[in-house]
Amino acid sequence: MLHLRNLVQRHKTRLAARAALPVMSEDAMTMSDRGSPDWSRGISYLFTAVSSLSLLSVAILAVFLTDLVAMEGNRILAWLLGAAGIVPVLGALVMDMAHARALSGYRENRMANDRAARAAIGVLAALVLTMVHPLLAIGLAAGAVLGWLGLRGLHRFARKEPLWDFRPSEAVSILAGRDAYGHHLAETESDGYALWPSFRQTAIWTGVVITLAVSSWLAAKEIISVAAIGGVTLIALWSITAICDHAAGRLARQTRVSRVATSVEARPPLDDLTPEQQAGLLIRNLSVEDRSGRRLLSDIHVEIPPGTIMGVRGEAGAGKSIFLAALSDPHGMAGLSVRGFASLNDRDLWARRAEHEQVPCVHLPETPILLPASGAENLSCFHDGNLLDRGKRILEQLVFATDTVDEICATPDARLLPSTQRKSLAFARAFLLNPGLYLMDRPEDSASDKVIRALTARMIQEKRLGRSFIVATDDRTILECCDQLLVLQGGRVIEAGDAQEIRGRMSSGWTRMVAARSLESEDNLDRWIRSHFKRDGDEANRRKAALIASELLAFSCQSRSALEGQSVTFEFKHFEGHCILKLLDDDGPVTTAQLERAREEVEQQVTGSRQSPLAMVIGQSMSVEAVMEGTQRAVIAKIATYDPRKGGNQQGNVDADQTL
Ligand SMILES: Nc1ncnc2c1ncn2[C@@H]1O[C@H](COP(=O)(O)OP(=O)(O)OP(=O)(O)O)[C@@H](O)[C@H]1O
Repeated sequence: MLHLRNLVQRHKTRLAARAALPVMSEDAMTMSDRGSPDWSRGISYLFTAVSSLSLLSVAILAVFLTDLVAMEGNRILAWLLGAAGIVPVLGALVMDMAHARALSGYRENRMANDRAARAAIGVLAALVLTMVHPLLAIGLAAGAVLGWLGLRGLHRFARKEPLWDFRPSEAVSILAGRDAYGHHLAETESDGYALWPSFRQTAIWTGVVITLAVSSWLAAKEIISVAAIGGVTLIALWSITAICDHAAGRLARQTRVSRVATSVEARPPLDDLTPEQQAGLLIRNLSVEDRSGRRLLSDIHVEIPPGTIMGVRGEAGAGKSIFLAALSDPHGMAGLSVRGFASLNDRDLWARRAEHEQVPCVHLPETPILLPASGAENLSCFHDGNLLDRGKRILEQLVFATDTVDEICATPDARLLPSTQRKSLAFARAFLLNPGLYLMDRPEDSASDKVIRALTARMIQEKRLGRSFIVATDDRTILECCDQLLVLQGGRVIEAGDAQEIRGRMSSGWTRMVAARSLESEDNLDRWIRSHFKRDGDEANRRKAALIASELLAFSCQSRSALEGQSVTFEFKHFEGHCILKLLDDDGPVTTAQLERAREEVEQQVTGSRQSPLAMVIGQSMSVEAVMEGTQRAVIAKIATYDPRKGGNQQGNVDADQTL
């Protein structure tokens, strides 16, 4: 036993040793996500089999006790056999303890394997009883089926008993921050049905009663010995319990498993990748959908060379956090379907294998990931020695004081540290893990200006070593060190490219949206236009600009040269009393004849008749200009707007302003 435990311990130590940084094994790091390793199953079965058979041997003892003591009156044997019976009971206890110690830290899987092995032995016991007499296993089978049916019925028709019922008076306490325990209960998912203990009890005792009745009847008919009644009943009791508990455990596990991603579909690119694409970060067609089919991310494409800092921007709900989470842990996105491909240095970011020696990316969500352990353990991922020293040095670069580093490391529960120290600890750990890609979600939240400045300095240092960053941020200091920017809206990329260029355009008041040259982009375009009119009373401005944008898109898409895969660009800027909306696509110039025809359409407008998109744009705008900008066709619409703060008949003013 000791040998076996040592063996298991050695294996765990080996996993931990392999995790020694910078060689950090992802297999070791994600073990808790995926349960215990496969080799533990055999060990579990072995321990459980010995423990179960020890307990079942008590049933044989019961036969001897009844036969030799109760029926033949051999009183001295009562004490001897009773004492001997303690041995298997203690044996089972020792086995269970050894099992728990050998697989400590893998409780969930150990218990599941234990329940499965006991249920299998229960079924085996039923077969043995059937071989003695076919009727003997009826009670056992009836109890097991009854338990299973009860469980299925509850699963289908009953609601799991909540740990906390939503009652107004208690909700007030919880939401006012005066009932932390109530809050914990309200957040904790219940794992049981209120009626299951009673159903389980009914199933077990029905099985026992049937077994008693059948075995007594068989004894009366002298098919089995009277002494066997007790033993058979004990076996039935144990077996039904084991089978019911296994079924309940399986159902509970299924519910837990459903809390991971609904599906993750990796779609490696079919085309050959260029050496540049292989060397850097490549994201292709990354899409995320929720259960209702709503797209939270749509076909995200990103290609960045090593040593790039890419900022991600977008308004609340644009999909920035989902984007980072989908890159780092698509399997952990509860209830969502993830599709696409992401590779870094030609290595699939989503694949996790034991032979992968180093984590390819580290995700730093808004709230730092901290375990209920000391600051030092959280910093060095439970390693000590050199690694902890390195971690402390990195941390010192971020917090600038050895005292603070010592304070952070010495704290017994890192989750209780002040928020800025928690954030610094998470940054330092990320740098210690030394990945090729850092995914940071709002690093500025809860981080002091000093920490942010130190963080950006470190990011620039890491960048020179070829590490890349994707940072969802609104912080100026961080944005200034970005090489590229990605702007998201409604889960789609509306702009991507050189950060300096985008920053320059944004600071001059221009915004840009790039979308597929297809009418499917209409919703996104509408959302983008609407995001520019957020003041109260801006509704008419919003509606008009959205209508013109939609007609410009239709104009671009109706061209015969509009090909699948092409993109279209919109640019927007507010001015005093008007705004400019510009369409850019890859078509040839708009001809004078085209413009004239559209103008005639506007002049001869018949109420109710449908005008062409260009005529609609002209009809709704103050003026329309069509030019070539380099190789691109540009259609520029000047749209009259009103200032909602000035009051008056704004809609009327806007309409009156319109000229051809
Ligand atoms: N697990 C989920 N299941 C279903 N929808 C989700 C889930 N997580 C996020 N969403 C939805 O996805 C959209 C994008 O959310 P996300 O958190 O990525 O936005 P964000 O751009 O990071 O916003 P913020 O800046 O406010 O954090 C939101 O509409 C959100 O409600």
